[in-house]
Amino acid sequence: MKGILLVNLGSPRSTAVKDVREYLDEFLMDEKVIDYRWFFRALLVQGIILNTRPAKSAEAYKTVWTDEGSPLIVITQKIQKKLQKLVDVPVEIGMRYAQPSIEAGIQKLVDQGVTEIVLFPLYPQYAMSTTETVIEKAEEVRKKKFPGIKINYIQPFYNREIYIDCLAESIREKLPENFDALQFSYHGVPERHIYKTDPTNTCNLNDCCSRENNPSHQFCYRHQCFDVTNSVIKKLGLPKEKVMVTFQSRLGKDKWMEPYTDETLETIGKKGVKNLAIVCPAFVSDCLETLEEISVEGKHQFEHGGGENFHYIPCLNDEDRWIDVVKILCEEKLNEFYLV
Ligand SMILES: C=CC1=C(C)c2cc3[nH]c(cc4nc(cc5[nH]c(cc1n2)c(C)c5CCC(=O)O)C(CCC(=O)O)=C4C)c(C)c3C=C
Ligand SMILES: [Fe+2]
Ligand SMILES: [Fe+2]
Repeated sequence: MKGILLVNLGSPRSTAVKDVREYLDEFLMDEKVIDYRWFFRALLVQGIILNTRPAKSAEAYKTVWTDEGSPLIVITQKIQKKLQKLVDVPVEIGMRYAQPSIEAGIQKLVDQGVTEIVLFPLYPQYAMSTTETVIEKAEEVRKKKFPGIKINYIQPFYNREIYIDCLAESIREKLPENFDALQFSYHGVPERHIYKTDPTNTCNLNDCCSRENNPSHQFCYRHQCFDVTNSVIKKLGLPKEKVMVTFQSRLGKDKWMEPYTDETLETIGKKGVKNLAIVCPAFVSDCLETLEEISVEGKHQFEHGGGENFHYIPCLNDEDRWIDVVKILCEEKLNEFYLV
């Protein structure tokens, strides 16, 4: 029997500082996220970051937390429920960090008799700190706990036409009538991650990422963010001059991909962008990084820098047109089980 596991990043159990610390410890001690050798990672994460960040992050989580829990988990559950109505195989969810874990999700499927799983990492673009760590974790769990089951992984879908159509339509519906610029703010990654995961050594984080063809594109997060942006603005018929791409949520002292979202928001008002629309297509579901960092903090930064009207465009969340895309991508992979 077949089944589907939808995997998202995960959130703390609650907004209590100790739960946020436990979550950040698991998240940031992942060597695909902070990719230093264990000793230096532990020094940075457990010796420095975990002293102050949990309290600060807990306050931020409190501002977005709902009666049902973390927005990211609640929305992933909504996607699960809607998808379950459309497909005739069991659908469960699992989070890369904290609960419900990937292991718990697989166990639920196995308890229903599933032996072949389609696992869907809910990230449009490939990154070492997202898609790759999900697959690595799921494989570790499968080998240790469920050696008899097969897992088929859905690959990053940033360039799939059904996804681009869906995202473009969703943005089109939510765009305000008047806007001076549309900003695409993607979650950042340290530049080092891009070099590290480029097996072709052909990306130098320059024009190569915008070229139509470069061997590194399959593993280049930067290219994939540009590609989504270009495809969407083409569908929307927007001129490039009205569009910006920036990268948000950096952590630590490393050089992350530029330009930075916060610095851009602080300065564009003075450059004449008074009415701004902003969208975050690295996330399929709204979460702390969109609801707090962009909608609240980002709005302050924009207004502080002379901007006037800030319009946040929500993620795809549980929109029906997005659930249809999830269904199609899952069914393609479910069908591959018949081919082997
Ligand atoms: C969408 C893709 C994501 C990438 C790429 C990514 C890389 C990445 N993130 C951190 C550090 C943090 N991220 C945090 C929150 C967070 N990150 C993503 C997604 C990506 N991260 C999401 C969906 C969320 C929100 C989780 C939620 O519960 O809503 C946080 C925790 C919050 C905070 O303290 O600010 C950290 C820390 C690194 C270091 C990294 C790549 C190296
Ligand atoms: Fe690149
Ligand atoms: Fe993150």
